[in-house]
Amino acid sequence: ATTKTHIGNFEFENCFMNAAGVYCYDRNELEQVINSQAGTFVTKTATLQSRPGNPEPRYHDTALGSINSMGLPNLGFDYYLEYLLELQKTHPDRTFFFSLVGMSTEDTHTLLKKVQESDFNGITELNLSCPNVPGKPQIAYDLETTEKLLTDIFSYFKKPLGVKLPPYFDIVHFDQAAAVFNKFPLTFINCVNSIGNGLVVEDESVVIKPKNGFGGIGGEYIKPTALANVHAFYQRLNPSIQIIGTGGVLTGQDAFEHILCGASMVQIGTTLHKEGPAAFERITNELKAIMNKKGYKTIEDFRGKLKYL
Ligand SMILES: O=C(O)c1[nH]c(=O)[nH]c(=O)c1I
Repeated sequence: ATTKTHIGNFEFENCFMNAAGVYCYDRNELEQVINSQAGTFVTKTATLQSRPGNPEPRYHDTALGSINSMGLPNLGFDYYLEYLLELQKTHPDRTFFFSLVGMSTEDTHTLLKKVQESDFNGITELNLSCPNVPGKPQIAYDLETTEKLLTDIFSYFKKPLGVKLPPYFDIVHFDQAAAVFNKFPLTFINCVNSIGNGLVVEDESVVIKPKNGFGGIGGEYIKPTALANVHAFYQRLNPSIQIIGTGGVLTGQDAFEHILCGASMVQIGTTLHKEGPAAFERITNELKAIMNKKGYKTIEDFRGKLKYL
């Protein structure tokens, strides 16, 4: 069995990659993902200026997952663009993802115009779902603002673009969100970002400092929500818009389920944070074993073929 895949016009030897925010802060971390079994990587979400992020502790692992309120710490757009352009020379056969978002609508347009005018030839992931910048709502929970933003973006942005979405929890919201996304030539949507503003308590205390302990939840806690979002949009979107599945992937079986629900690429966050880049080889081998046992040669043999009762 092969776990290769494609997103847009790009082929990837493996359908696994990191989730933005994990193992992607700087060249050192990104190089470790490049040198792992991952098919590609996505950068930490970049903003126009570098940001220190929220006070620590701002990330905490639990037995079942993780909670974070990083606050968008990143080295700034230029740092990641420079590295991505360097990789286009040293790894011309590979395609990478650039995650970004502005701290304002104006900044978002400034960033995307810089990408459009640059020599970057990979895929851009616009983060519409950061839950941890105090005072800033998750953009994709405001569908009117999201539609206006995408309308303006596609008037000038002609390179491959996808959006990182928060989880939705209401069937009507799936309907309304899909109706918006279907209006645009999106290469993909990525479901899901962390479940925003959860609260983990240990003994008598919160476990992270920012926002009195409130933070995005990842890991085993969120797989049912992640699979539901992947499948809800798979059922509703134009087939030209592919789906990246993120959330709750610990094993090859979890990845199999994301693909069964419709995902064409699977991102790994909390598990990668806990286990390191070796997780890609383990999970890839586990998925291949499942595919071999079931007689599936490629992921297209079962992608989206979730059975109903
Ligand atoms: O706090 C963060 O930096 C963060 N944390 C998340 O869990 N998702 C996001 O999109 C972001 I931008």
